[in-house]
Amino acid sequence: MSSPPVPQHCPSPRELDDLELLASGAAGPILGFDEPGSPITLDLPDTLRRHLEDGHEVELVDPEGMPLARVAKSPRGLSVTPLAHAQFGPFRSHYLSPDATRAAYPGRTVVPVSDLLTDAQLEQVRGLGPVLFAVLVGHGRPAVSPVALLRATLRVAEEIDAAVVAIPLADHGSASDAALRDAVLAAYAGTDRVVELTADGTTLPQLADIAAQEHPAPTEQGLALFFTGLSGSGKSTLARALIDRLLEQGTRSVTSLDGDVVRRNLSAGLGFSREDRETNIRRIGWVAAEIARHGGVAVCSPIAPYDETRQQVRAMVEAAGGAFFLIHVATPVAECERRDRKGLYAKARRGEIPEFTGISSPYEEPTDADVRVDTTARSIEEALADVTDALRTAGYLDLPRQGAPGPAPLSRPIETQPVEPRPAETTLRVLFVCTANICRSPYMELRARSLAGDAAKVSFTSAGTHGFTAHPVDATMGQVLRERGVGGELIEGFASRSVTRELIAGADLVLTAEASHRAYVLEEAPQSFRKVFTLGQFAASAARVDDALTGRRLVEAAGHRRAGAAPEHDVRDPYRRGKAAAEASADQIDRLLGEVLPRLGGLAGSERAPEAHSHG
Ligand SMILES: Nc1ncnc2c1ncn2[C@@H]1O[C@H](COP(=O)(O)OS(=O)(=O)O)[C@@H](OP(=O)(O)O)[C@H]1O
Ligand SMILES: Nc1ncnc2c1ncn2[C@@H]1O[C@H](COP(=O)(O)OP(=O)(O)O)[C@@H](O)[C@H]1O
Repeated sequence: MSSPPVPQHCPSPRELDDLELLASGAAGPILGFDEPGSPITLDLPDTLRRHLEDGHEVELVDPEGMPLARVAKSPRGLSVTPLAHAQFGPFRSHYLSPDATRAAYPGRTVVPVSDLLTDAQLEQVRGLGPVLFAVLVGHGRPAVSPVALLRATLRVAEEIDAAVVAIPLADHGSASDAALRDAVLAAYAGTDRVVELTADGTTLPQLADIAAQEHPAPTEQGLALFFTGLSGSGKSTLARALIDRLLEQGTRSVTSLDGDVVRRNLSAGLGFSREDRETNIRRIGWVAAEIARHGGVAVCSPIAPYDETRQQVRAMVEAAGGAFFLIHVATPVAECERRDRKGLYAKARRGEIPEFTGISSPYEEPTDADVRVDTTARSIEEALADVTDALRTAGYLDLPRQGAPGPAPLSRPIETQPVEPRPAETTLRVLFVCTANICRSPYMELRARSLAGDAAKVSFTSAGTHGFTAHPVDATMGQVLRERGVGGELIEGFASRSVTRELIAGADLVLTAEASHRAYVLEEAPQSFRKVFTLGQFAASAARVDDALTGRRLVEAAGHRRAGAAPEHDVRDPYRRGKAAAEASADQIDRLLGEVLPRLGGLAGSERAPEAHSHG
């Protein structure tokens, strides 16, 4: 009869360090977990505890599932039978057992190290003769990351011909830690002496680069900007606006982890039970932590209704060396319900959505938010300013307030951002973008083409963020186009398509129906931010700059003096909302084209001739 499989357990990082210490015989008299008076303990789920009490074994595995040891109940606590040694991790070859260390480096003075060495300490060490640095890299002990501490100590050791051993002695926050430290060092030193570093001084100049990497300035540290709040509170709107600012500034790499977007891919298939929501948020936290580890900015905007899960995300990001900045979008449920953008509150009230946050599922208000924003009766700009002000005060990001003058003065709009002069005869290529490329953006394209006529040195095309391939113009919109004099051959010749990076790259100006389309385009092609506007935003931006500027110079100047992408600039989606809605959108587009086309179409004449580029 085969015995039942041994249950497995993955210990915490601290416990893994303890296990390595025990397995190498480094803990002196302590041989297993949970011995009386020892700080080395093992936290196990109740089921596994009972399993051990019943006389069975439990297998301890590393985070990748590799079996490391078996534990069993013993008279002193839990005995440990090692199965394998950890084989990976930076500077692995320096992790030696006490026996191996004594054999390799006999007769050296053992000097424990747990922080970057200073000038005075180096002087002290130089007076000790041959030295073995015992680098204490266990969880919670070194002042810098274990890998940085080892890199730094090895660098100094090379200078003075010292040896280096890495010891995973963790800090347990226990009164008995000091005795454990003494026992471990005695095991490594054997009959050799142990000398503690006593001098302080300043970190050695040759370690400055490592110190700088370990303590990045707040403006370079990885950052998770985490928006939490009810559905419809304004999380996505504010997150998108903030991302725009970050992209416009261009100093940080930015990743959006929007609640809805995450649920369509990373968390596809999850529902809204407490468990699924927690899984969803922990996934977001995991990704945000990785982004922060590499110095990026992750902008997260899920509901995240549970305090405990938010704390877990905070811990993950901080463990990766990032900063966690919590923004509570505290718009009250009554206002969210009044907005009811997606009709979800109405459904929840009718009982069609069980467990709807704020109605039939809890939202735990954060008590640890870095900033709290109620968007009721406020503009997006105002609400966003609360966030950017708080970020500036906290020292993480210094984003300009909207409306601050652009970087280039009006009279010399391109001096600080030289652009390649193009031959006067090239056509200015305008790409219109909406969602499906069957309603608003085809209207813009076809109407603009018919208004501008063949002679114009502007070309117009369109595409959709979620475009169907090769669909005709929506029937209602097609009818409106015809009634406004657009030729049938233009309408019939139209075929929808999706927006691609190539299409964006090939355009001189991208004009979108709504701010969300603009955000989408910028996510695809962040470097194109100076040429992507909502149609309304471009009209407003063009109105801000010198009206002598036309064509490309207008686009450049508008890129530096952009007006905010205000919601009133958006051309709403009339799709399937009837003729009147289509006409209202068409009116709005006509009005905006009426402002924009003459300025763009001005390219057709000879006015580029006197254009004197001031760069170079
Ligand atoms: N039962 C229920 N409760 C709350 N929200 C619901 C629910 N069912 C669907 N939705 C839609 O899903 C969006 C919230 O997803 P999140 O991933 O942000 O939620 S959570 O953080 O996992 O709780 C949320 O989008 P936002 O409005 O952008 O917040 C809703 O559109
Ligand atoms: N000051 C404001 N800040 C953010 N959104 C606002 C503001 N005023 C009105 N709104 C509107 O509220 C809605 C918020 O929706 P959304 O950003 O999708 O919320 P969430 O992502 O929290 O579900 C949008 O329609 C937005 O235009």
